[in-house]
Amino acid sequence: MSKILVAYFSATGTTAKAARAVADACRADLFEIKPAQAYSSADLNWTNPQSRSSLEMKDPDCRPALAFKTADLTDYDVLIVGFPIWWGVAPRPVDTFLDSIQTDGKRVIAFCTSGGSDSSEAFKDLKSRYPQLHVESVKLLTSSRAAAQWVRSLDI
Ligand SMILES: Cc1cc2nc3c(=O)[nH]c(=O)nc-3n(C[C@H](O)[C@H](O)[C@H](O)COP(=O)(O)O)c2cc1C
Repeated sequence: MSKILVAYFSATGTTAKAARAVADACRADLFEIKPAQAYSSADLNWTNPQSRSSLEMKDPDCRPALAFKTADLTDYDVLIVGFPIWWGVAPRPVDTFLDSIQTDGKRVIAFCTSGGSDSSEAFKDLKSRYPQLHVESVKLLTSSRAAAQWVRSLDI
């Protein structure tokens, strides 16, 4: 059986819930991609062009510090990465995490939650900026039931 790690970032809890459903469905370990400085609701205000999230997303090189340096993937065969869609793509703390890992020989699959956007832009963006990860897909998850169904559809 594959050993699976579900690594997720969640600012307001939706992706965390999806990550737990995914991890339960495939008996995976969970790792939170936790920013060193948590996002306040002012930070998350996408209607303010000067909010922390707006400034970070405007800067493709921005890599917010994480509370934990990285995840040790040595023992895992599959990495599932989960994140909320921010401005169509993965939030910058996910980039910090992806920059820090070695995934040679491992399958990398992703999922996201969103306020309505689909996952196609996030998938394209991850594939072009992180070609070495060979991300197989980014699945938009809308419920815990959908999460469990999705996991069953993966050959892991
Ligand atoms: C800064 C910011 C930008 C967002 N941009 C988008 C977006 O482009 N498209 C979308 O559908 N939802 C967008 N959302 C909504 C989140 O993707 C959605 O609420 C998500 O489920 C939140 O997950 P979380 O609770 O795990 O943080 C955005 C939310 C924030 C805070």
